[in-house]
Amino acid sequence: MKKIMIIANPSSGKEQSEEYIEKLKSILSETTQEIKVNKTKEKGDAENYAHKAAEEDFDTVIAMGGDGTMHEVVNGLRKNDQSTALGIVPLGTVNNFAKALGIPNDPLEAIEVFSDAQIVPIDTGRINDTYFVSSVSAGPIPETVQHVDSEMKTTFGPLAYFIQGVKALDQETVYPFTLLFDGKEVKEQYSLMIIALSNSVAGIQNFIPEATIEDGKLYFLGLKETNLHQKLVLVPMLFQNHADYSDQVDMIPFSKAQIRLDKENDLKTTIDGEVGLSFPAEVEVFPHSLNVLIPAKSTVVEE
Ligand SMILES: Nc1ncnc2c1ncn2[C@@H]1O[C@H](COP(=O)(O)OP(=O)(O)OP(=O)(O)O)[C@@H](O)[C@H]1O
Repeated sequence: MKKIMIIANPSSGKEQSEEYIEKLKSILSETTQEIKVNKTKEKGDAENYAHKAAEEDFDTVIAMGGDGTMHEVVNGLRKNDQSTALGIVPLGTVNNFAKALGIPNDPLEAIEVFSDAQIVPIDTGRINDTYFVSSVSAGPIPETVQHVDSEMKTTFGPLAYFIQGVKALDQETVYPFTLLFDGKEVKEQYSLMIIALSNSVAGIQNFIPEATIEDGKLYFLGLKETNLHQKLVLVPMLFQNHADYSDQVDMIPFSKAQIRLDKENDLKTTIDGEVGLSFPAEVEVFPHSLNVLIPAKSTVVEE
């Protein structure tokens, strides 16, 4: 490793990035000629720094932050056609992307990975012009969860999302969609849709057991019209890895899709946990399009 840029979000998770940056620098200094540290101040900074790193031929970018920071860094890297590798130190609340890659959730353990890491190519997804590394979702549950603020996250951790998500369970709104999966049309009313790259969704591992982040596929999961009682049975089932998808759930692997909402509505997507665009949308997978550093001898496929 010759030139490394560290992009750190000081506001992520429990706000301990200073300590971790020093630790990371001391591990990297033995093998690296140039280490540049950039701390983000606001939305968009992480994407801009990553874009610059790719342009300026940095070999590796190490992103320190939560899923929002990872999302921005990947967008910065993917918008430039360079092969800059990505290393991850999870500092966020959920850290779904890190989990999908088998990176330790403890930042100090994640930093140790860089003394003996391997580079593997993983898939990325794109919805219209935005790349994603975990998932895209839409419906009352993701919309409600978008309102979790950073104070709630610092106080409750991942539970903050659960508390907020439960509030939306009794909403019976469904949205009529027309979807084209690799040329095959589906017309259906869904109350929740999730498009995932790996088996880990919203920090829950094994959500889609057969999915891996390097299999060249995206996975669509749509929850049809359900009342509160049905949701109380179904949602925990989904969250507890029971892949016994009932009549109320569609599960469709695909490479390319077009999604149209057949109703005037400003339903917004959630992309990697951040508020995203509304419909219509084109979604596509880019197999093996991003090099990531993961622990040596580990695989990105979790059991
Ligand atoms: N210095 C900063 N102070 C406050 N907010 C910042 C700063 N730098 C970046 N941000 C904001 O932080 C957002 C990303 O936060 P991130 O997702 O990494 O952490 P988190 O919210 O703690 O974790 P999670 O997404 O897992 O809940 C960015 O979209 C940006 O708006």
